[in-house]
Amino acid sequence: MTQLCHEMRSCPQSRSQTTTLGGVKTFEELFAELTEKARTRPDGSGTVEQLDAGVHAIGKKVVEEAAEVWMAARYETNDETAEEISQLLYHLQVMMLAKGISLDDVYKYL
Ligand SMILES: N=c1c2ncn([C@@H]3O[C@H](COP(=O)(O)OP(=O)(O)OP(=O)(O)O)[C@@H](O)[C@H]3O)c2ncn1[C@@H]1O[C@H](COP(=O)(O)O)[C@@H](O)[C@H]1O
Repeated sequence: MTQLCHEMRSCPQSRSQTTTLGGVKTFEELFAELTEKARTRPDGSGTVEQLDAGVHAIGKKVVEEAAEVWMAARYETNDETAEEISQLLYHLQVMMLAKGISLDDVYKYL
């Protein structure tokens, strides 16, 4: 659904609602979950820990995960590469939260 909406551009679900792909978490659902973690700050949340570490530390994780995507794409399987991409997307979302950047702030440039 997200991909389809993305291609259609006009689908409202891709901007303001969460979608479920057969039980698989979508980009929008993860962002909503992380936003809630940042608001409620539950014990044991790695996201809260990273937000507390700050933009510099989060930036290092973004670069690290990007490099892992590159290496996985070069030397590992597509499934391993997809996992690394998921981790990069997670850390990009943490950076967005740290900076107060919304999904729409990013989507307007896509
Ligand atoms: N999708 C993710 C996710 N992807 C990556 N990561 C983090 O990024 C790290 C990436 O793994 P690596 O093996 O590359 O890193 P590592 O060097 O072993 O890990 P570090 O020692 O650097 O943390 C993981 O260990 C996680 O800490 C994630 N952490 C959380 N989520 C999801 O975010 C949501 C909120 O999580 P919490 O805030 O922890 O509750 C949950 O739905 C989680 O599934």
